[in-house]
Amino acid sequence: MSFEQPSPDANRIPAIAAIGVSKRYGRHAILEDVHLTVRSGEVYALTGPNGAGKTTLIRTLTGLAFPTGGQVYLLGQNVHDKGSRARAHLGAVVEAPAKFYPRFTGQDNLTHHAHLAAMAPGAVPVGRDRIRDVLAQVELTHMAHRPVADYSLGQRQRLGVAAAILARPRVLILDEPTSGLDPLGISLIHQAVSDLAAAGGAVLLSSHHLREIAGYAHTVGILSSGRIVDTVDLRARQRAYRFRVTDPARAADALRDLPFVRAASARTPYVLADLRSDQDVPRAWAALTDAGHAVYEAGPDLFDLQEYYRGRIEA
Ligand SMILES: Nc1ncnc2c1ncn2[C@@H]1O[C@H](COP(=O)(O)OP(=O)(O)OP(=O)(O)O)[C@@H](O)[C@H]1O
Repeated sequence: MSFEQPSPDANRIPAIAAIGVSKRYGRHAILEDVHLTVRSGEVYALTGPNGAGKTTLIRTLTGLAFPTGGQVYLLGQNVHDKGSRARAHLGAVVEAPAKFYPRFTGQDNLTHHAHLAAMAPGAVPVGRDRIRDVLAQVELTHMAHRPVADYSLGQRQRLGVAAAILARPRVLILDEPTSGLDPLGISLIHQAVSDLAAAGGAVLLSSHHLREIAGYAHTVGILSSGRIVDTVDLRARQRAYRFRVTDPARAADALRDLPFVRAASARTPYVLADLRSDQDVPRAWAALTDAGHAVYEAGPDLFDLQEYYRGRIEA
């Protein structure tokens, strides 16, 4: 598969694509055959135990580290062969907290970032209004004219995210952007990330905060010992309904081909169905009854990412 060819439909090119990425330090394998894709408008959360390789993967995705094998493409450009073109639309915080000039104010640091961003090929200029807006978005307006040396660690972290989103990047990559932040800081970062994705940006971030991830990420990649052991489509999980029946496997067969059922599977004693909307629940129930199944219970299949993660990591 080549991402270098111009595509008739640019939106079909993944914003981030890792293809068979591996990384070794000496004889020690840190990443093994990692494949992942993040599309425009998607928030992809990378999680996994300490030492799983998340930071190494993020450094490789942003071009800061070179893979031993495989390739990484940002918007179709190989980040290790065509670094400046690939990173032209990238905003990132990889080393936390991001580096700033401590004696400059937060606003002056962002102005400096805006000048740097303006040098990228195809850059859209960042005006003063935008700087004011991002400072407000991370609730640092009151600190805008104070030197960064006066900022707390959490405030510096928020300024780092403000700098990363300043030029409205089409791709945003953040390594643990919420670690060490207070609850307000965490929700500000989540809102900023969600807004960028809603405007069509692609976001990949790493986090250990599973409960929060479950609230706003679309996809969760679980990295364990350098491998993506699972990719969870949270939207599909949260759309799932379950019906308690006596023969879940046969009930899944009865549902699978119906036009309003995206997917169906058995998890004894339930048949799970990914339905297009709530209104399809009675239709699915009727279809099961028509196929001879007695339905004893029906309702949303509440997905517990924390529980699921524990199962995948301990499996
Ligand atoms: N420069 C390096 N040289 C040798 N080994 C390294 C290097 N950088 C990272 N490692 C090793 O790679 C493994 C993965 O580290 P990494 O920091 O990517 O994990 P992580 O998933 O981000 O962990 P955490 O959740 O604790 O931040 C660890 O065993 C680490 O010791």
